[in-house]
Amino acid sequence: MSTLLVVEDEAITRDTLTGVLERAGHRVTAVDSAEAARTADPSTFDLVLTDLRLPGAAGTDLIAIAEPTPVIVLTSYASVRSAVDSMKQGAVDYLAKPFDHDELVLLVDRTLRTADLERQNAALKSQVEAHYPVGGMIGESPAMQAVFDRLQRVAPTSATVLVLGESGTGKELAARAIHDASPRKDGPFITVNCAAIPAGLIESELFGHEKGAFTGADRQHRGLVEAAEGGTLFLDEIGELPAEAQARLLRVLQAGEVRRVGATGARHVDVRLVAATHRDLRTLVAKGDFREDLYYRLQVMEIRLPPLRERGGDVEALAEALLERACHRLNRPPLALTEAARRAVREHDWPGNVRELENAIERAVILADSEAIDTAALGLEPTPARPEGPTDDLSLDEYFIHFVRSHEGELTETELARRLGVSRKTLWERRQRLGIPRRPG
Ligand SMILES: Nc1ncnc2c1ncn2[C@@H]1O[C@H](COP(=O)(O)OP(=O)(O)OP(=O)(O)O)[C@@H](O)[C@H]1O
Repeated sequence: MSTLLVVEDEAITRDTLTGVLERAGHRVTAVDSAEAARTADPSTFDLVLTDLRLPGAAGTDLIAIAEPTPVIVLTSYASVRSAVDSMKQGAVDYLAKPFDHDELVLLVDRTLRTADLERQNAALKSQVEAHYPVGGMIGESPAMQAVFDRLQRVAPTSATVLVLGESGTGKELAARAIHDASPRKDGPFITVNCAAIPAGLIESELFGHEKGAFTGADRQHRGLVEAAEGGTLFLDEIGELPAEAQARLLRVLQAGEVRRVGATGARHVDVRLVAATHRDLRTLVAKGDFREDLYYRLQVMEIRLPPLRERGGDVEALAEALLERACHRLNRPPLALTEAARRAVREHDWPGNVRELENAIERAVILADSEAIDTAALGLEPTPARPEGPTDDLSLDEYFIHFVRSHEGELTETELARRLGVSRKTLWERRQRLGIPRRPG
């Protein structure tokens, strides 16, 4: 039963409203003035119905006092103007007098239902936010809490951010979280994977070109930097950026200017840069493959995402959340992990980090034929031995090449990607970058 406050100075209308609404199953408190309504505290009711013209006050004055309770305004003048004015001031709806009784009951029911849905949505949203504190990222471990703290501090500024971490640790998710929590959140978020664009095309893709800048450039083209105007540009795998593109990017960061390929002048741009890499940029600088001045511009604010194996209990919480998400996405009834599967999740090394976990869970959901997911369904292979010694980018690349070469004969690309804990797209990109393209057939 809903509680309604009726505010109406004409006794006949007040009694009619009370009678109709009580017969429809509501509990009604009826008063004859704005002052009496204030005393009754409109915000404690489920809905307020008020006459627009009350002695000495306008019914719309009650809207702010009633917040968050919705207010329907009754007007004797079926003029569009007074109805529109009431709605502008925050009334959820209006009803012209004389009103049809059925219409009144329907309008009240509909408004109550909408208000109820809004309350439920707000409650769900706050639950989701409690579960995913920073832009959908899960992590209670001290290492991840430190990451969230940094993300939250840096997001509202316009600082360039360098996100570091192994493949699949959530670098792109972190970049999105920065954008979403920044004043640029309504602007574009443009993602560019520098490893995926052939070296010969990347300059014009990123910075655009003028007509006739090179053979085949028959019209001018706006680059992705300009497309990110007013928003955030996320450059993934920035370590792969060729030297000429590095020089152009430096200019964007230093002067807020972009020079299209083949152009003589520069254009002003307002873009925030978030860059990411799994490589050690300092090593690249030392080898002369990455500009030192660009490196110093980028590393002002570094955020390092820890590998999953260093996040303690997060792995189980992530497994559960990813399981819930996968069931929802794949339209499966809720599934749970057996105790043994939980242990396996805790004990696995997760060289492909969150993405490997996500793949394992998704595969298990697809294959599941009961309500529980056991260890076998997760298909966890013993983690291939990690290369000895410092795991700089070179040894990781060598390891990657070795693993692909020794397993590509017997595994499909999907299976290979899963074992490496990367997406099929990443496998393809790395194959191109490392010069080990997939063999025909
Ligand atoms: N803390 C987290 N909470 C929830 N989901 C996560 C978290 N971290 C990563 N993920 C999920 O894991 C997957 C991989 O994340 P993401 O693509 O951001 O990683 P990455 O470090 O950019 O990977 P790569 O270097 O291979 O491009 C995504 O589906 C992402 O939503």
